[in-house]
Amino acid sequence: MPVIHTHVSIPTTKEQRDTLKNLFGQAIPAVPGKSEGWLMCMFEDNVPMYFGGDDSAPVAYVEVNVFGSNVPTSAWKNLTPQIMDALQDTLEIPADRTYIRYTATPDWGWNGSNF
Ligand SMILES: O=C(O)c1cc2cc(O)c(O)cc2[nH]1
Repeated sequence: MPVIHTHVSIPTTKEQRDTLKNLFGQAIPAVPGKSEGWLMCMFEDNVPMYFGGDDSAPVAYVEVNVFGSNVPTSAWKNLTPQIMDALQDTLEIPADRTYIRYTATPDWGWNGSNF
């Protein structure tokens, strides 16, 4: 049950969101047991965002949430360049203006109950 929640300061097109969704779907198997088949992608664009006190250039903040615990640090490290490359290539948001927060939780609801 992964969720990739992407916030960006710039507008996006459906084509760009579809491209990111596809790239994130290719990347998520970096986390053991996760696949595109369970991946939810959320996009928020045009978000007022500052980085280092500066809102004059594009910014991104991405939250990656998965059901589970003890995700190896190497899995998160594998995802970072894939997500940042996707944002750079698709939206021209530079990696040095992007943060990613990774979270794994054993408390996850779906289809009327919790896993
Ligand atoms: O993506 C996951 O973390 C995931 C999907 C999935 C489906 C399922 O039926 C389970 O019992 C666990 C589970 N985890």
